[in-house]
Amino acid sequence: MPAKTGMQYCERINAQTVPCWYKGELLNGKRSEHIAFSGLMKTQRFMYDMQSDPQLAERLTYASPSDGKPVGMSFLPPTSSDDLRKRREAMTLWTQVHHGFLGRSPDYMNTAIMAFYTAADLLNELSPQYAENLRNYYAYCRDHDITLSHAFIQPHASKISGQLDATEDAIAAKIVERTEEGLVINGAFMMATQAATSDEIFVYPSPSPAPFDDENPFAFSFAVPNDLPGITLVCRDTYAASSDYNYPLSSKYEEMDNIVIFDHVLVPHERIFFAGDEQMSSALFSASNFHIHAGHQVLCRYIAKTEFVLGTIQLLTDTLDLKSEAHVVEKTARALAGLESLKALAIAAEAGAVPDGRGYVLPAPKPLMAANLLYPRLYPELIEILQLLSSSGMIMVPQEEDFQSGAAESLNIYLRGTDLNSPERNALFRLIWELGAGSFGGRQTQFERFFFGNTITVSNRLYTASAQDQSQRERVRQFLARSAK
Ligand SMILES: Cc1cc2nc3c(=O)[nH]c(=O)nc-3n(C[C@H](O)[C@H](O)[C@H](O)COP(=O)(O)OP(=O)(O)OC[C@H]3O[C@@H](n4cnc5c(N)ncnc54)[C@H](O)[C@@H]3O)c2cc1C
Repeated sequence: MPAKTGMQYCERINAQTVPCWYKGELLNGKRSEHIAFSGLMKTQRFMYDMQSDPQLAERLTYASPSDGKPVGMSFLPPTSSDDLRKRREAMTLWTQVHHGFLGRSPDYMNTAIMAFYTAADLLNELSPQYAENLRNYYAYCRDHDITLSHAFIQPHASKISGQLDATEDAIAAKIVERTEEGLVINGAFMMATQAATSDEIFVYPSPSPAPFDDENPFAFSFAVPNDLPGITLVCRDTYAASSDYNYPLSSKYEEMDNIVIFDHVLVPHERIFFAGDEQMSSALFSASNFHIHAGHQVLCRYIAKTEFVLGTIQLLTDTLDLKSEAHVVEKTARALAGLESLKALAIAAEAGAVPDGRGYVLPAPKPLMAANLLYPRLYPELIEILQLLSSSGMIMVPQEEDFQSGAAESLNIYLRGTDLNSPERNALFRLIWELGAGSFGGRQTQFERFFFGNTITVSNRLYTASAQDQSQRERVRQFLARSAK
C-alpha cells in the first residue's frame, strides 16, 4: 500500500481495540468522533490527503524502492544534499497546516525510524536477525505509511526502582521472560504523545543499569501494534473543545499524551531490534544520529511556529495601535531575531551536510543542536511577549455565543480594535489566550522545554560534539603568544 489517504488513517485508528482510559472510562466508539481526538485527527487526515493531491504529491512523496509506489518523503534516507532539501520542503509543507503545534506530526516519527534504519548494520554485532528486523520494520512503516508514537521515558519512580529492585515488579519496564515466540515485557512508559491516534508504538527506553545481570533486562528496543494483548493507554484530561472560534488552536492541534502500560506483553521476535545489551542501547542511539535527523524536522517546525507567533504579535500590536512604542519595537525585534537565527541555522545545517560514514548524508549536527538549545528559551520568551503586550485583553475574551446574544450590541462597540471589528479582534485575543494562558498553551511551552530532554541533556549534546574542537582555544593561545613577545 502506498502513502495513505486521510480516510485510511482514520479507519485504521477507529478499528483499534487497545483499551484506552479517559476520565475513568474505557473509550469505545470511533476515536475520530471523540472530542479528545477528533480535531487532531481531522488535521492529520487533511495532511495525509495532501500526499495524494496532484499539486503536492511530487513534493510530499517519492517512489518506494520495493515497488515504485509513492511513499512519504520523510521516510527518505538522505544520500545527498538534494535529498535533505526534498525532505525539508516536504516537512515544511506539513508545517504550513499545523504551524508547528504538532510536536508529533507523523513526519517526526517517520524520520526517527528512518534514522534508526540507517544504523541497522550495527546490530549485526549482536545478531544479523536484529539488523534484519529493523530493516524490515522500517520498510513496513514506509510502505504501509504507519503512524507511529514513541515511548522512551519511564515513570519517575523507576529511576530508583530500576536500579535497586531486581524483582519482576520493578517500575522500569523490563524483560520478564524469554519464550519461543518472543520477549515478555512488563512495566510502563510515562509519556507517549499521540499513542491513541497512532497505529503502532516504537519503544526504546534509556536503560537503568543492572550490574548483577549478564543481560540487562532494561535494555531493549522494539515496535508493536498498539492493540497487542496487555497494552493499555491512559489519557490525561483533554484540552480540546469543538468550537473553532472559541478554541482556535486546541480544536485542531490538541495531541493527547498517554501513559503506556505493558502488562506482560509478548513482543514477537521479528519486532525486536535488540535485547539485553546496555552498550548496544547507547551505541545504536548514537550511530543512528536520531537527534540530528529528527532535529532537522524539528527545526522546520520551530521556524513555522515562530513565524506564527510573530504574526500574532504583529497583529496584536496593529490592533492596539502600539506599533511605534519603543518597548514594542524592542520586543518584536527580539522575536524577529529569533526567527532569523532559526532560519540561518537551517541553512547552515544543510550547507554543512556531512557523510555519516554509512552511505548516508547528515545535516550538520551543531547548528541543529544549537537550535535545540535555543528554542526551549526562545519559545517561552515569545509567549511572554504576547502576555506582556496583551495584558488584560487576553483574559477578557467572550465566547462566540456572546456575539449572538443580547450582549452583542455592546460587545460590538466596546471590544473593537483599531483595524478590526469586535468579533475579529476577539478572535485574535482568544488565540492569544490559548497560547499564553490556556491549558493548550501551557502544554506547548512545557513541550518545547522538555521534549528533546532536559536542559542539561540537551546542552551536553552540543558540548560533547564540540569537545574535540581546539580552534577557538588555539586562536586565543596564538593571541597570548603574540602578546607575550
Ligand atoms: C508535553 C510533553 C510531551 C512528551 N512526549 C513524549 C513522547 O511522546 N515520548 C517520550 O518518550 N517522551 C515524551 N516526553 C518526555 C520528554 O522526553 C521528557 O520530559 C524529557 O526527556 C525530560 O525527562 P523527564 O521528564 O524525565 O525529566 P528529567 O530529565 O528527570 O528532568 C526533571 C528535572 O530534573 C533535572 N535534572 C535531570 N537530570 C539532571 C542532572 N543530571 N543534574 C541536574 N539536574 C537534572 C532537570 O533539569 C529538570 O529540572 C514528553 C514530555 C512533554 C513535556
